[in-house]
Amino acid sequence: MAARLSLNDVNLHFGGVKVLQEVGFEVEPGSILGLVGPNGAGKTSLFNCISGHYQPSSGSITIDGTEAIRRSPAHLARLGLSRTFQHPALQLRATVLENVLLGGHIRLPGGPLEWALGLPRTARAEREIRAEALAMLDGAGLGWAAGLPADELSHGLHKGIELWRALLSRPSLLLLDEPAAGLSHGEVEQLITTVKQVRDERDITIIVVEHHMGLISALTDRVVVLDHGRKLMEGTAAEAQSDPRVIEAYIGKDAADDAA
Ligand SMILES: Nc1ncnc2c1ncn2[C@@H]1O[C@H](COP(=O)(O)OP(=O)(O)OP(=O)(O)O)[C@@H](O)[C@H]1O
Repeated sequence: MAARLSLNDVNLHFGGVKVLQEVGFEVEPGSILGLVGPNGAGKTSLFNCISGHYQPSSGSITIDGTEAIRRSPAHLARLGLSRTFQHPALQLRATVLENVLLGGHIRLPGGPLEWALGLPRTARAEREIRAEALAMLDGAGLGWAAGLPADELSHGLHKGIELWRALLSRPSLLLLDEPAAGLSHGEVEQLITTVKQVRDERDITIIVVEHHMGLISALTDRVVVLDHGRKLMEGTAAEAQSDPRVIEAYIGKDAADDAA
């Protein structure tokens, strides 16, 4: 079931540096939220707080009412959270299929001892997950690449492999960190189609950090704009793009005044 995410007064400090200040918003189950803002605004840091890679200094982040702060990324994955990274985090010497299969590990029944013993129910689950991964790759037109080492593929395909890996865990909450970075125009169009299809076919809530405003406009129901670690505004992508505070944050006050 798609997750509800709630953030309240999230603060993140590194020494004296206030990276996030009193950030709060809600993400409705089944919606796509865009997290945007200029470089250094705190978008990836906020993702890292939600996914358990950073521990906020204070505040609350709940997934379906369960407090996510001070839980490990592995624990949050079991709560249904999955993410991709700005720079794809792949095992480059492993095959494309092996990389995608890493996402399915969370679905294996039992624990390390059962996995090592290869009990029938573990073997059965592994077969099912493998078949699903291959079907995903085939469906994405990547079946031909399943047995190739990941480092033989392009950057665009690495982004795709990360997405399929994240989806193989069957998440209820998916965080996409700059999925369009470094992609060609055609690849961005394909990505938009894929994410729309994922949202239509799966019961999933998606948050996407992205500088590509075309992608944000095409995909998101709402956006939250961050600037200097604070929430600047929240609304639709069209409202954000015409908001004078957002224009000023992106191009500076003097330029915004000149443009007015
Ligand atoms: N581990 C850390 N230690 C100290 N400062 C950090 C750390 N992580 C992030 N920051 C600082 O937090 C601020 C926000 O960085 P962050 O990467 O979250 O911004 P962003 O909005 O994702 O930027 P971009 O769009 O360029 O990726 C930056 O000033 C960055 O230097």
